[in-house]
Amino acid sequence: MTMSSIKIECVLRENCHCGESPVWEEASNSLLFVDIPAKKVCRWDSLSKQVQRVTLDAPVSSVALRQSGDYVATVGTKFCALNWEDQSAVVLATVDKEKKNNRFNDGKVDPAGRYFAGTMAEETAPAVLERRQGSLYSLFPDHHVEKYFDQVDISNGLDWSMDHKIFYYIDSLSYSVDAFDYDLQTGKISNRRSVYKLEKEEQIPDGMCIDVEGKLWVACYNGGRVIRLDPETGKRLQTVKLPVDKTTSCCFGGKDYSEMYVTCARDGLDSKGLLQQPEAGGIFKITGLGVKGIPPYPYTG
Ligand SMILES: O=C(O)[C@H](O)[C@@H](O)[C@H](O)[C@H](O)CO
Ligand SMILES: [Zn+2]
Repeated sequence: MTMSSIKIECVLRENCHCGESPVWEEASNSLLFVDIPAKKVCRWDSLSKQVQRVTLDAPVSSVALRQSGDYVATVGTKFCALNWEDQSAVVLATVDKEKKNNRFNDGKVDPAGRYFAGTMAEETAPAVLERRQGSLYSLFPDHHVEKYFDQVDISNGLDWSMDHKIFYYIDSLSYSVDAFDYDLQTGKISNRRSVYKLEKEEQIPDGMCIDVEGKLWVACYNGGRVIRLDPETGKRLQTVKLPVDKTTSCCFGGKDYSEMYVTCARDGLDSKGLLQQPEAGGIFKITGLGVKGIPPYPYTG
């Protein structure tokens, strides 16, 4: 008989305004993540517990590994290459040029090395924004950009099925986790459908990752939890609550990708909330889930 003994620990009190886009970098035993409004990319070394930070000149909403070394990131409305050593960002492509109030939000690399990321109007308060201003894009390895669809409210979590035939996607204000058929060869998506509708107490779906069993883990903003979903049956399999309300995203990492890392936000909490949740904006590690994740795919351009 196996006993589940889930442990949740704040491993870094970073006080992120809005922590997002956790990515495990196996080569450095580190967790990368961003603080969007602080315009920061952080790299936390899980062995030394030290953090390195790079500050950019616009909100940075996602970061990803790059096959040739270093990283790529979405900064403002630009896909950028990030040089960690000299802290510079080189623009690879710009989107939404006519939408001055837009910025990128969540992004992730597909199994073929394309960098997917969507946009949204800038928020005046968490989840308060001009609606339907966002679009979903991907940056191909040759640096050209393809647009998939527009009319997005808050482009958020994304991942691909283990067989690479399905693309999962969250537009937060739809309160739905959606699936598309995915053509890995061309990067094209089709046949959108909902695989899970959030329940009221689960609040707003935000970042997402898949585990080796093909189940989806969704961070619930304002819900203080991550939920595990079976996209085939549409059922929730598990709820893991955290001691902070504004959980934003999750990824697997650590030894054999057996640990889960969760980001969260401080922004949107009042002074009482901040007193009750002193670890808000920190990085959480969940162990004992009994399921592993998969390594992040690097951008191949
Ligand atoms: O983290 C993100 O994805 C957005 O940039 C955030 O602003 C929140 O998610 C949003 O406010 C709630 O949906
Ligand atoms: Zn998000």
